Amino acid sequence: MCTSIIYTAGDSYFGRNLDLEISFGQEVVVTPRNYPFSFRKMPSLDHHYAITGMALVEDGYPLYFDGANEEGLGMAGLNFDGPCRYFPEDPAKDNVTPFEFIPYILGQCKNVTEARKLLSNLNLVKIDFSAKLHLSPLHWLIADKSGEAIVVESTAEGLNVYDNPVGVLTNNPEFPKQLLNLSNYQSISPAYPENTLIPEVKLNTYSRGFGSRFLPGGMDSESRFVKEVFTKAHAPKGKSEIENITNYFHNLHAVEQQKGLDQVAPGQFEYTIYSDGINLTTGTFYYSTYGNNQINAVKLEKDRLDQTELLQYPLQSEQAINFQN
Ligand SMILES: C[C@H](CCC(=O)NCCS(=O)(=O)O)[C@H]1CC[C@H]2[C@@H]3CC[C@@H]4C[C@H](O)CC[C@]4(C)[C@H]3C[C@H](O)[C@]12C
Repeated sequence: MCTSIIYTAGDSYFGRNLDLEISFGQEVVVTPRNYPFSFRKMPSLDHHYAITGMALVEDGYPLYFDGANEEGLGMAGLNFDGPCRYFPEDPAKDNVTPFEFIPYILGQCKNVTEARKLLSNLNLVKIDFSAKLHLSPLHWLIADKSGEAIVVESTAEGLNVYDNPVGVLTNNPEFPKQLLNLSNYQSISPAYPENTLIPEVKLNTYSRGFGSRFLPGGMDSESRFVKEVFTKAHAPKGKSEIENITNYFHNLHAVEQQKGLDQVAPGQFEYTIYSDGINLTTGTFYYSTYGNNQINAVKLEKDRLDQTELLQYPLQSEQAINFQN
């Protein structure tokens, strides 16, 4: 399971928690403008927007899990096992494989409006990356620095593009059902509730935080969706980038999966392997890992964006403690 968000406070910050039981060997990867992106069924892109994100580099190709381009458009792929369907090649459409989808959109679009145009004739074609690396069932959050967000889901109906007014995506069920489920929690509030149960009787209060008493807290995707929507909707907006990236990570950590709580097989547990967030205006990419709570950052080096070689930054996953004595 995973959670992806866009949080706007001055600038917009975009990224995700990646929750899984195994690590793929991902790292921070900057794809500069002249790295040639070849596609299985589409003409290659020899010159494109630079992309920064978390990726697994396989045979020299960056398989992006999530990232954003230099214009401030972000995109993240999250597990969508069940409803997800990919299709055979359709000669009337733009056939892009799911593993090429992030480079295809981020390489060419400045914002959500431009992404919608490319999505209007898109077919997510079922072609594996290699005999070893098969496609995985995903859906995507796409958002830009204005704060606008959409969700893309390829199901038996075809390609669906939904407006995302809450700026949050988790996993199953389909996005419209996640939005509908929010209505069950409309009365959740940061404020103390009014006693409408039996107004003439004074009820004794024994705790703060009663407005969120019925907020879901499970590891499942519906619970994380509701909890994250509530957390982010009431998140303060700070004045500086440091204050806001701190707020951002507190938002994501509200739905972090601690080791030991989400069993996927006997003795095997899914947990939040990393959390990342990119400032969509400055391009600075921040992340922390399960084992290293410190926030690490990779700045966008504008003078290195015209090269052809990938820039790779291995994850700093050793715990960094600031000893005071
Ligand atoms: C597993 C992850 C989602 C986390 C998640 O939701 N885990 C819950 C599992 S569960 O729902 O609880 O069972 C997703 C998110 C992004 C994905 C990569 C995207 C690029 C590339 C695409 C290719 O086509 C296949 C290989 C590839 C490297 C992908 C591997 C894997 O699929 C990644 C890491």
